[in-house]
Amino acid sequence: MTDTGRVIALIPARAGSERVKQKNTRPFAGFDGGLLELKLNQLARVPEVSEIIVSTNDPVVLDYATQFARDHDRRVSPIERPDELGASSTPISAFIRYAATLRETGVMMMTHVTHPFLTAAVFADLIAAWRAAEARGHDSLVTVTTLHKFIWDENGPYNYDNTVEKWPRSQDIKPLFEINHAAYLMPFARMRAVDDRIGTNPYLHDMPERLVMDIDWEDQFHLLEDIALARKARGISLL
Ligand SMILES: CC(=O)N[C@H]1[C@H]([C@H](O)[C@H](O)CO)O[C@](O)(C(=O)O)C[C@@H]1O
Repeated sequence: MTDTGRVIALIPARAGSERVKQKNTRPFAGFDGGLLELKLNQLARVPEVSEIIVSTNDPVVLDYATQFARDHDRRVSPIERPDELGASSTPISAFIRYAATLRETGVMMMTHVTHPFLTAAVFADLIAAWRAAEARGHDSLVTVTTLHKFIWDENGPYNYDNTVEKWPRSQDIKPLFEINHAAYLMPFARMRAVDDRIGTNPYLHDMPERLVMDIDWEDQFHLLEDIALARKARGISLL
């Protein structure tokens, strides 16, 4: 029988990020271990998670995760990743194929250190949303940002018809869903069956911008650090 009861968090943190140097472990908003320390502390406060895998080919990340497992939370499992699966040239699909083999059973919850505002309570909500979605027959959950925006392509308006109404109210525009990479939940067995981190009947879980803001570029690192510090100064926990 396939066991989908256990939720296993998976943090991919490859070496050598190009756009944001030392992205995973550079000090961030008072966390000396950086975004990785923040993410591990958030997940450490989620009792619904049975294991927290850190997949990396970066010795600094490996050391940090090993030390965190020893000193703070035994659920953390650092797993060394072959270098060829952690290069900037590695296709994401090759990494996903490998990730699907990391555990035989259970539900993978992939999340990235680059989303600093996913607190323990947010992860608990995500897991509850997955359980409800699974009960309705969905095979995966992917987090999205719902866009009610005026999107154009080279032919003009993409998601509204300006021959009907030049400027519809934004709430009346057909929504588009941006995959925001905050989290993917899917049983490992199902990942292997479809060779992806999204299944054939995914539940699109909408999340507000304030939770899913992420760091892709150097200026975003500083912007989100400013926001994190401002929240801390107001007594709002990042955990
Ligand atoms: C949005 C997305 O898919 N991110 C993926 C990134 C990017 O592929 C990589 O940073 C190049 O931009 O790589 C990982 O972090 C990694 O291999 O550890 C897995 C992660 O799921």
